[in-house]
Amino acid sequence: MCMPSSHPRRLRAKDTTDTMGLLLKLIVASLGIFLALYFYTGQDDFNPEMLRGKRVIVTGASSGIGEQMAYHLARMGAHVFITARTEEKLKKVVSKCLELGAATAHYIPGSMDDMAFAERVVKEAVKSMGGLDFLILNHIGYTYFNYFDGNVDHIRKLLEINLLSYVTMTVTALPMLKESGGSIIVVSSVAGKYGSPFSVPYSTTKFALDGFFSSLRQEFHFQKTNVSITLCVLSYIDTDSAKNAVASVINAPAAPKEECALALIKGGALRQREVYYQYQAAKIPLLLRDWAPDFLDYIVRKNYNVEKIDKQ
Ligand SMILES: NC(=O)C1=CN([C@@H]2O[C@H](COP(=O)(O)OP(=O)(O)OC[C@H]3O[C@@H](n4cnc5c(N)ncnc54)[C@H](OP(=O)(O)O)[C@@H]3O)[C@@H](O)[C@H]2O)C=CC1
Ligand SMILES: C[C@H](CCC(=O)O)[C@H]1CC[C@H]2[C@@H]3C(=O)C[C@@H]4C[C@H](O)CC[C@]4(C)[C@H]3CC[C@]12C
Repeated sequence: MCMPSSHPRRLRAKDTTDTMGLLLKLIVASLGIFLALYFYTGQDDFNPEMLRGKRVIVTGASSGIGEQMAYHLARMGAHVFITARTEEKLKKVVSKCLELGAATAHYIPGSMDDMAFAERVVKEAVKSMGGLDFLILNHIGYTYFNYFDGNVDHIRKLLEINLLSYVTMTVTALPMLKESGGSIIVVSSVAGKYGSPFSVPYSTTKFALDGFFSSLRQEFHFQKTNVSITLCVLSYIDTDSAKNAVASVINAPAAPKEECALALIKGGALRQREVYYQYQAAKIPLLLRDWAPDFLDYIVRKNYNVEKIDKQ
C-alpha cells in the first residue's frame, strides 16, 4: 500500500521554514556585526591638543605624506624633527612648520640605507627635543613599478631602507618611548597586506614590516611595555611620486595626501593598532583575503591596466 504523501511534504515545508529562519538569523547577525564594526571604527575621540608640546620624529618628510604629517603636527603645536635625503626640501618644510606654529622644528639630512644614520637621527632628535613621544616611520627607498626583474640586490637594498632602518630606529628610540609612554606609527600599504603586481620588492618590504611590528606588539603586551604601535595600511594616495609611478597604469582614484596624513596622526594619537586609509579601498578587500583569496586577487588585477606595463 502506498503511504499518503502529506507527511514528507510537511517535512519539506518544515525544512524550508528552518532554512529560512537560519538564513534570517545569519542576515541579522551579519548586519549586527557590520553595524558594530561601522560604529566602532567610526569612533573619533581625537583632539588636536593631544599633540601640543609632543616631541615627534617624522621620516621621509621632505615630500608627500610625510611632509603633510609635519604640517599637521606643526599646526597642533608639536615639536617636529624631520629627516630625508634632500636638504633643500627639508629646510623649506622646517620653515613652513615654524610658520604654522610648531613648538620647535629641526631637520637632519641623510640616507636610511645607512643604519648608523638611522640611529643618529633618533639620538640627535632626543638631544634637540629633550625626549621622544612619537616615532613616525614613513620613508621608502626608490623602487621600480614593473614586472619583477629578478634583481636580488635591489630587494636587499630596499629591505635595508624600508625595513631595517625602521627596526634600527625603533630599537634606538625604545628607551625614550618607554619613558614617555609614547607611540610608534609605521606607514605601510595594502601592498603589505595582499599580493600586488608590479611592486614585488616594495610589497616584500611592507609585508615584513607587518611581521616585525605586529609580533613586537604582542611582546609589548607580555612585557607590559606602554608603547603603542600603529600600523597604517594605505591605498593609493595622490603624492607626486605615486602618481608619476602609476597614474597611467592604475584604474583607481588616488586619495588626498593631506587627509591621509591627518588620519595617520589621529590613529597614532588614539593608540589604534591599525589605521586603514581610505577605509573602503584598504579594509573592505581584506575581508576577502582569507576566505576568497582568488576572488581578491582577481579584483586587485582589475585595477591595473596591464597593457600599459607590457608596452613600456
Ligand atoms: N602614495 C601612495 O600611493 C602610497 C604610499 N604609501 C606609503 O606612504 C609612505 C609615504 O609615501 P609617499 O609620500 O607617497 O612617498 P614620497 O616619495 O612622496 O616620499 C618618500 C620620502 O622618503 C624619502 N626618501 C627616499 N629615499 C630615502 C632614503 N634612501 N633615505 C631616507 N629617506 C628617503 C624621500 O625624500 P628624499 O628623496 O629627499 O630622501 C621622501 O621624503 C611610504 O611608506 C609609502 O610606502 C602606502 C601606500 C600608498
Ligand atoms: C593602486 C594600488 C591600489 C589598488 C589595489 O587595490 O591594489 C596602490 C596600492 C599600493 C600602492 C603603491 C604603494 O603602496 C606606494 C608605492 C609608493 C611609491 O611612491 C610609488 C607608488 C607605489 C608603488 C604605489 C602604487 C599604487 C598602489 C599599488
